[in-house]
Amino acid sequence: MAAQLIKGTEVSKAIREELKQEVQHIKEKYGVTPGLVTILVGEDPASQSYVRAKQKAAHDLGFYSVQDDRPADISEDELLKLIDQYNKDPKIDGILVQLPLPKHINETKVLYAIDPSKDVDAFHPFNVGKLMIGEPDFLPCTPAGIQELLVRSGVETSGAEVVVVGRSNIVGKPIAVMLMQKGPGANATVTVCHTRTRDVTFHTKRADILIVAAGVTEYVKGDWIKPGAVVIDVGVNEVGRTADGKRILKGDVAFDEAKEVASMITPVPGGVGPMTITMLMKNTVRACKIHHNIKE
Ligand SMILES: NC(=O)C1=CN([C@@H]2O[C@H](COP(=O)(O)OP(=O)(O)OC[C@H]3O[C@@H](n4cnc5c(N)ncnc54)[C@H](OP(=O)(O)O)[C@@H]3O)[C@@H](O)[C@H]2O)C=CC1
Ligand SMILES: Nc1nc(=O)c2c([nH]1)NC[C@@H]1CN(c3ccc(C(=O)N[C@@H](CCC(=O)O)C(=O)O)cc3)C=[N+]21
Ligand SMILES: [Mg+2]
Repeated sequence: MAAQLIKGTEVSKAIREELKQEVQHIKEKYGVTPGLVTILVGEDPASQSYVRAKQKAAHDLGFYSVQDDRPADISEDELLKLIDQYNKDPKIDGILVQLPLPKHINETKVLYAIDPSKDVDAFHPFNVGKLMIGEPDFLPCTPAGIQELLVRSGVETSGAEVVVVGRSNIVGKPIAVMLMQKGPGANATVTVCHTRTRDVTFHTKRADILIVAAGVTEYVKGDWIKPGAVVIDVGVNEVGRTADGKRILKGDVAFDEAKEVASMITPVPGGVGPMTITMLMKNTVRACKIHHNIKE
């Protein structure tokens, strides 16, 4: 295989070790503990497994962590009241409401309800706006994880042609904004593709850095990639289960073909996914420091 693997699991481990030290330090010096609540509405098995992974990471870092499960038929009003309760709770620094929410609940309304200083997903319009103008308090977790992987792998983003496939508010749009900003780990020339793009392969073939977040299993083929490009596969698609019930996951990139063309590539699993969770932990520590006016 030609391409070097960008191992999100390993990079994550290193960052979580750094975070653990930091949590220990602020506990000892300031007597405060970062607090994270994850709110899960309903019983979708994939969402349950992601939330479990977030809780485990929080626990391992020594956070105060709360898992709040609510039935799928909770009313929008009740959910908004619950968020308000956590907004007022001084032990809680970060509030994560796992998406997607059931159809009868307006997702936008829920995201608006979270105190922006506890918005560790960075989905509130206040934080989205701050990101846009280059003044973020929190970076959205998946894009932050991608940028961290690029930087720690020594990938030059300045002047690079970046192509993003996907324009969602949680991945495509914010990663495009972040990589086009002025500053380190950015300064790229960014193109964003979506379902109305006339010729997606015309764009992907020009990319020095190709970021795929389309939600379509093995959508990007080997011959859509410029030889030597860096490929970041954000897709997490369940294609089946093993005999013992474990999820079988594939990315949005046809990995076996792509690895022969790319210079570096993220695997699925073990690429972007673990970084997303790590960046959530980083944001929670940051929120805690902001709430307690810790400036170091
Ligand atoms: N690893 C991680 O931490 C995370 C992984 N994910 C995964 O990333 C993937 C994307 O997630 P998310 O951004 O939420 O997905 P969405 O479904 O919200 O958005 C998908 C985007 O891809 C575009 N798209 C879909 N099909 C095509 C196509 N054939 N050609 C071009 N563009 C296309 C859509 O275009 P249009 O707007 O025109 O519909 C849309 O903008 C999923 O597999 C998800 O599971 C998501 C979040 C975190
Ligand atoms: N409010 C909110 N914030 C989110 O950040 C959020 C969300 N809602 N809803 C769903 C998406 C998806 N997402 C993932 C996180 C981790 C992995 C991850 O750890 N994946 C592992 C595999 C996990 C497994 O084995 O199931 C990997 O790729 O190696 C994947 C996807 C966060 N999201
Ligand atoms: Mg979505």
